[in-house]
Amino acid sequence: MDKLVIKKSPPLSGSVTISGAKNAALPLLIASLLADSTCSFENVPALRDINTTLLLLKDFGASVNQVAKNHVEIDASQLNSVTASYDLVRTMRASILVLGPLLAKHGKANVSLPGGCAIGARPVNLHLSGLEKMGAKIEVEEGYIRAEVDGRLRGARIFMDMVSVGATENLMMAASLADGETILENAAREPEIVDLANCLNSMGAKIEGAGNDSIKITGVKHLQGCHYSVLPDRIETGTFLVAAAVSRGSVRCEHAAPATLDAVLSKLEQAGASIKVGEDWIELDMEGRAPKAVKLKTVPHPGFPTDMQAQFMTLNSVAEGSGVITETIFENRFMHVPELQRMGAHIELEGNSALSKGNSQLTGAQVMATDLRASASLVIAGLVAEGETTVNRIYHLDRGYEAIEHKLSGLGANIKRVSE
Ligand SMILES: CC(=O)N[C@H]1[C@@H](OP(=O)(O)OP(=O)(O)OC[C@H]2O[C@@H](n3ccc(=O)[nH]c3=O)[C@H](O)[C@@H]2O)O[C@H](CO)[C@@H](O)[C@@H]1O
Ligand SMILES: C=C(OP(=O)(O)O)C(=O)O
Repeated sequence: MDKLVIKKSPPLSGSVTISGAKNAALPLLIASLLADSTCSFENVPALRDINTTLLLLKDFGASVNQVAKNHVEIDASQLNSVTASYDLVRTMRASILVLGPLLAKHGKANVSLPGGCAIGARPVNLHLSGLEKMGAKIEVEEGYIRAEVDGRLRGARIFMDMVSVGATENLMMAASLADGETILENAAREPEIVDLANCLNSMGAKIEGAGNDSIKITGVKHLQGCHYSVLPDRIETGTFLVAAAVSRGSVRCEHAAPATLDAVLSKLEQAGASIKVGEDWIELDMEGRAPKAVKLKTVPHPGFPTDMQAQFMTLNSVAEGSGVITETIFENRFMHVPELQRMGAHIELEGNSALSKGNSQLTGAQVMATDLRASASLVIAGLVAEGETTVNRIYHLDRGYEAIEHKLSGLGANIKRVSE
């Protein structure tokens, strides 16, 4: 398995091009299941999760044409299977998003239950109860969700008692081809939801209010193909900005979407960064200063994203002063803390809060992470740790960061991939 070897590096400097967002691209590719003709997507990041999604679509019988590295065409108008097998689903939780589209278009779906994962239990009850409210009959047997509907799904008023990105996306896609009107209450407001709604509307859907907590979807009988460019990745952007801040450097992110990063940019300013933004770029400059520790709490958008929590844990570890990070979205998302402690970070865990004493001098070590953003936090730590850090099992990083070692090398980092 590949690993990344990182040596203490100079302050990051230069510019980096941001890829399309993993969390936008996954539901967009899956939305092609709803269309009667070819969907063409550009700015699709070259990631392991994207490959898994394309395999899943091919497994259903869709035809997939990789036009260029970041451009893919999908024709899912004719399928020969509606079963998403455990082998594919187990490596990517977003696979659950095929449930709504398959049920809405083909009246039937069998999707393996995604199972537990490193950051928490991640149940799918909201996806299932929402679809049941729309008329689906759902049973869970032998590890599979078996769902079917007599005729078409029916529009419904659905209140979700937790804010869920995935459930909002699944139900929005299902409702697009349902009979009548669906109202999703307490919907997630993430930019990726808005991107999905824009794409579905370009396919002929009637969705209003995406980006607010109440979304109205008027079902239509057919959706056609589309030509759509994926939103830039706000989490990848934030990761490079934090890496720059931790290294006391100066970095410009190109092809970014600054409006999706308000909460992250605000925390970086509190950490002492000087930030400038344009329409599609962000510049961060530490002017040689060490970052200051921040206090933050993860909450649904537009608040501070849980997917940036681990990276800020590294920032707080090396920053001046003490800081506190509270995780409220996932019950087990501090897996990076013991690894950072092994590198010399002074962090204490108290329930769902992590208190950092700051000013830690990190030293290189062999580390390993069991989730994507945890791995990113260790890569950032490796940039400023004395000596050499080896981040093992980078399978997770490859799920969510396109060519991370090349992008970081371009900013002056001393990092290389070693294949075994
Ligand atoms: C592919 C993708 O877009 N992944 C993102 C998505 O994951 P995902 O869509 O899986 O996350 P959710 O927003 O659904 O999860 C939020 C919380 O709701 C809970 N929950 C969710 C569904 C459900 O049926 N029941 C339930 O209790 C979860 O366990 C979690 O505690 O949003 C998360 C929260 O911003 C991000 O960290 C992930 O990067
Ligand atoms: C948790 C994440 O992704 P996923 O929902 O795909 O596991 C993430 O992107 O940080």
